[in-house]
Amino acid sequence: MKLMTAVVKFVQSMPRLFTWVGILSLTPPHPLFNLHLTLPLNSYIIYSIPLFSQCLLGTLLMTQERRKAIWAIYVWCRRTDELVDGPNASHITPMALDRWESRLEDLFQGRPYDMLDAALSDTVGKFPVDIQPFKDMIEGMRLDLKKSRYKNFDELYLYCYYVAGTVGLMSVPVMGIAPESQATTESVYNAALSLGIANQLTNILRDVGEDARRGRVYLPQDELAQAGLSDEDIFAGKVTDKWRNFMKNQIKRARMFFDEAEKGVTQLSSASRWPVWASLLLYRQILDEIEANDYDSFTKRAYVSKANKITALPLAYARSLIGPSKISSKVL
Ligand SMILES: CC(C)=CCC/C(C)=C/CC/C(C)=C/CC/C(C)=C/[C@@H]1[C@@H](COP(=O)(O)OP(=O)(O)O)[C@]1(C)CC/C=C(\C)CC/C=C(\C)CCC=C(C)C
Ligand SMILES: Nc1ncnc2c1ncn2[C@@H]1O[C@H](COP(=O)(O)OP(=O)(O)OP(=O)(O)O)[C@@H](O)[C@H]1O
Ligand SMILES: [Mn+2]
Repeated sequence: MKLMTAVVKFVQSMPRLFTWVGILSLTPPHPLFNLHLTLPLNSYIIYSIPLFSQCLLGTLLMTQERRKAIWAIYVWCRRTDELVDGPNASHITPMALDRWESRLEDLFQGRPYDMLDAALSDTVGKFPVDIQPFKDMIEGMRLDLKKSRYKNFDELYLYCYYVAGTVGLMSVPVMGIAPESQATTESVYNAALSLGIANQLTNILRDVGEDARRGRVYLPQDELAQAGLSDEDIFAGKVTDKWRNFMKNQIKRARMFFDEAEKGVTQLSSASRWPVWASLLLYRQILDEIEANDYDSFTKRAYVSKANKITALPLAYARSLIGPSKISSKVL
């Protein structure tokens, strides 16, 4: 049995090995590790889909209890996203999402449908997480099924809230606010929301070409028009001066959301700050990479090099040493 466990553990760590080389030996165990032997293969795949690196990193250093909880939330989010983005996406109907939502309600009441739901049931029993952001994420998936254009930034903001801002709101109750923090709870949630929005805006700016090939334009239509651009320009995928100017403004706005998020990280409990800083610094660098690619998000996927990722870690660590007591409470 011990050998079996060791083998499974090794296999589990494989995909992470690919992404995180040296750091990988530090990656957390699976939230369901004890149950894992009985998981069906497809659940394993969901866990190991080229993993959202920040989440891996994101759970380093946290207490075991918190790590499991963040992983459970991550897995639920990933599965929700896979419904509309994954291989079965073309079969997903609003009814399937309704069913997914009723499963969510059941698991919140302690009636999980499968092992992965059980991990989240366990989490909601241990941490004061609210069901609303989870429901809102499903709402975001409904929106994704029926909508492929966004009139203005208000509409895009709402979409970003549904699919990513919600993740921030789900995570704060697990990460915890530092006991010495004088910031209002509201301001910390606000920062968490901003980090989700900033990440999603960055994701959209990075994937313009990929999304266009799926017939989707997430960029605000009115702002495109103001810049003298239209959907046709997006589909044509040419980097012109108009496009560069448009992107400069979009990047500027995404950075403002990252700045807003920064104010909240300091207020988190000390063990949670490092992973969140790392995730923030890494994702924000994608914006720098878009610039370095001369704004070509049509044919290039901006990514942060391994070297930059690794240097971000000590930087994040240094920042995480600053807690609420060292900054004036007037800042917030
Ligand atoms: C430490 C840490 C980062 C914890 C969060 C872990 C967690 C629960 C992640 C779930 C992410 C997830 C799978 C969301 C589903 C929807 C989705 C895919 C959103 C996009 C992520 C990027 O993924 P990817 O590049 O794979 O996108 P494609 O689908 O391939 O296009 C998002 C851009 C959004 C992710 C949002 C966050 C990670 C928000 C993080 C905010 C916090 C942890 C709050 C921190 C607290 C303060 C006070 C700042
Ligand atoms: N080198 C990198 N630099 C910056 N961000 C990265 C890098 N590698 C991964 N990421 C971020 O982590 C996310 C996860 O990347 P990965 O390629 O492992 O899977 P994924 O994007 O979730 O896959 P899929 O697109 O199939 O859902 C990426 O989408 C990206 O946002
Ligand atoms: Mn993805």
